[in-house]
Amino acid sequence: THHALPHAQVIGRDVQLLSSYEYVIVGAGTAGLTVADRLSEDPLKVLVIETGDLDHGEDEILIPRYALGAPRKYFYDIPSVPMPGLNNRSELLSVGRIVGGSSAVNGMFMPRGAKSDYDLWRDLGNPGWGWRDLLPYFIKSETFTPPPASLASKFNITWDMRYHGTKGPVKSSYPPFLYPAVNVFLNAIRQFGSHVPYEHASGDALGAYWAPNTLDPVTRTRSYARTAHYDTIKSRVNFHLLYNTTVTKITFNGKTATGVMYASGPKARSKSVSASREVILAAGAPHTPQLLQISGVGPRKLLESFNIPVISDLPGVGANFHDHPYLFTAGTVAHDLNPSPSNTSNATWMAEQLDLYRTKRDGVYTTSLGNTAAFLPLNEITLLSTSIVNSLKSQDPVKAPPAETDSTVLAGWKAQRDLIVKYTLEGKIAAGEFIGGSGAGMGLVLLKPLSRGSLTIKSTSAFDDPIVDFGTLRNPLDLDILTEMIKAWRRMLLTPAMQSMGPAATSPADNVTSTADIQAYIRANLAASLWHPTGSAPMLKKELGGVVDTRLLVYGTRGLSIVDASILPICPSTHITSTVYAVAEKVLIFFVFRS
Ligand SMILES: Cc1cc2nc3c(=O)[nH]c(=O)nc-3n(C[C@H](O)[C@H](O)[C@H](O)COP(=O)(O)OP(=O)(O)OC[C@H]3O[C@@H](n4cnc5c(N)ncnc54)[C@H](O)[C@@H]3O)c2cc1C
Repeated sequence: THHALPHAQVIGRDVQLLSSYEYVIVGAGTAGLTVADRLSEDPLKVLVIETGDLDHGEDEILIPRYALGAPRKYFYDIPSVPMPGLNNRSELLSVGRIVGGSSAVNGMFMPRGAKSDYDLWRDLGNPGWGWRDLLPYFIKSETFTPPPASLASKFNITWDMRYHGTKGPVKSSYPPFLYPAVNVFLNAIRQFGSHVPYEHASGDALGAYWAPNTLDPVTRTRSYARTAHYDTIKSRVNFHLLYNTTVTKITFNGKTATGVMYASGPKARSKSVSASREVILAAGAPHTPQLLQISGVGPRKLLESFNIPVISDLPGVGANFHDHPYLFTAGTVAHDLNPSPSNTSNATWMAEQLDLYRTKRDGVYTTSLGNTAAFLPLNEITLLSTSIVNSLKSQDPVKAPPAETDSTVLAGWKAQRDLIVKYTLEGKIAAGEFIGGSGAGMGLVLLKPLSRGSLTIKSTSAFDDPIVDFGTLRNPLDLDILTEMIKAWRRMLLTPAMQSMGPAATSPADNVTSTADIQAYIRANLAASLWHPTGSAPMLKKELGGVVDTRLLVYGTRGLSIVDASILPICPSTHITSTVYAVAEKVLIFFVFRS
């Protein structure tokens, strides 16, 4: 029997569940908890089901220095298929599997994309999804705390409060510590010919800057979906969270989603709970398409091969999947600054720093990974920009997605490509990111990859991993752009600012010079994922391979929507947490209208 709870709660046992809720949300991740929080502000009954556990306040979750070091039980780690573009290497797709989702385990870097990243979505046929439309929700999502004057002047940090929130749930701030090499890097980028924007969060996000972290400015611990959108609301009587429980299927009556099936493990009996208004998928870019496919929403041929009754034939489910590939270059410096990353191998210094963190919330432990990066358009990276764009324009579009891709998905790719060409020629989107500020080595990120991969089920069980194909370097132009990025990195090392440190490249070393050798180096060393899986259930017109419309409703169904990174049709040229929060804040208005 089902009882209403005396007051709302984390539900450890499903016997306490109601039999029906207005909204059932799949996944207590970055977007899922944001939507749950906003929907349950009204006295609507909201249930969130999350396959992962609640964290126990581990240092690896909360202390910035340990970012990315959370116990593996809090991750999905899914090996991809071997990829020809990477010498048949298999790469891991890692995402959070925990209350808070990827926001609980990520690198805490919190930049926004450029105006053009979002205008591109709008121009793809998504009115209401340009930069101007999203800006209020970036603002709504955060409480931004500017750095103290001493830090701001030391690192030339500038900001404009018109573009920041002061009342939002997610805390964004600057750690009090960064290596002095950050200034060297920012100067090098200026000398390289790129600008340093006054406020990147205004949409002027091309160039180099130190962006804020998802960081509580007082406790100097991680601010994530759990602290922002769960701990603060768990006493609401109308909000329930069932964790350590996996949604196994969406249930339908005809084309109308009626609820979900869930189970505590692969061998446990599945149970059902119903949603009177809507089932909201927020399982993240790898798992939202998996659940759709298992439930009969996806490419007909695939579904029929598993004898899954087709609810809605949508070729775009699992197609258009992409991520940001990246490569770390390495080098040495003759004149190191103090402190520098080399200090971290000094046990005495690190012990002092940990003490400093524990007692004063200061020092190297307040900082996660690199927080300073240059986001550069192609024409600032290479003189070959126009010729690369011309090759893209004239290229057979079949080069980007996997073989046998549906014609609607191909049409969608062509529409994306035409806009990438247009915005690249206008110098408005960043093609490559250079994460710097610690010495000669930099992280090189391909921000607008032209290759596409896929996510498909290998069984009808939600407990089996989907088949992951990143499709990395399927399009040879991606390799050309990365090659130019390596050359650009070498030129950055030649700027007077960088020269003052006496840098020497070690990986790739300076004797790797021919295009063939550089490309062999890239194929052997490129990582397929900067943990930004995107686009696997895109917001696009149906004839462009879309899965959701501009109100995030799934085509060919009723009462089913998606709110997570899978709907982003093209990954913004940045790290995407702030965007996922903004999208989740924005959709609330649609729920209000359709209820
Ligand atoms: C290691 C790592 C580092 C990153 N670093 C940064 C960074 O520094 N800066 C940045 O901006 N971005 C970063 N990102 C990216 C960013 O964190 C994600 O893009 C974003 O959090 C995704 O949000 P989401 O809501 O789409 O999915 P998630 O937050 O991943 O949430 C999905 C949730 O659904 C749950 N789920 C999945 N399947 C089921 C099911 N069947 N039943 C129930 N629950 C299910 C998952 O367990 C998960 O909790 C990083 C990501 C990772 C993984």
